[in-house]
Parts: sequence; C-alpha cells; structure tokens
Amino acid sequence: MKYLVHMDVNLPAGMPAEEAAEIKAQEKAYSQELQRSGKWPEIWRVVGEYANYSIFDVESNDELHGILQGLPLFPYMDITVVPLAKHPSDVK
Ligand SMILES: O=C(O)CC1=CCC(=O)O1
Repeated sequence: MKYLVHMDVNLPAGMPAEEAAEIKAQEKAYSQELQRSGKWPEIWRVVGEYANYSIFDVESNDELHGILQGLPLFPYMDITVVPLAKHPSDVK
C-alpha cells in the first residue's frame, strides 16, 4: 500500500542547538534505514519550507502509523497522510 505523506517540522524556537542537531541526526538515521528497506522509497524537500513530501510503501495503515510515530521529530511535526490507489491510466 502506498501513501503520500506531508511532514511539516516545527522545532521550538527555544530548543538548544545541540539538542536540535541530535534529534535531526537521529531522524536522518531512522529515515535512511527505512529508505534502504524499501518502505520509504522517496523523500522530497518542499522548496523554501522545513517540510517534506514522502512516499511510503508499507503493508498496512497500522505499519505506517507505527513508522510515523517512531520518527524522532514526530513530536514536532504536523503530518498529513494521503492513501494512494492505482490510477486507471497508469501504463505500468
Ligand atoms: O527534514 C525533514 O523534512 C524531516 C525529515 C524526515 C526524514 C528526515 O531525514 O528528515
């Protein structure tokens, strides 16, 4: 099952720089492990924003929910999820 996910990151203004850097490093490692597994095949930066659009390819709503809840930046994100179905005009 494929999903389009929008993640909008809002770190508190008062968060110490070292703490922010540590969470971002954890986020990167978590994300790259999932990318290598094939569950997170695409991640794109939104130009001019601290936000991304990602494609997830997972087995279920519950699996995606678990992955998103496990994001180190999850407490600081607004997330929207769009479930995707195959388009009838897709030639693949
Ligand atoms: O920087 C972001 O868009 C948040 C994020 C998600 C995965 C990652 O590595 O960073």
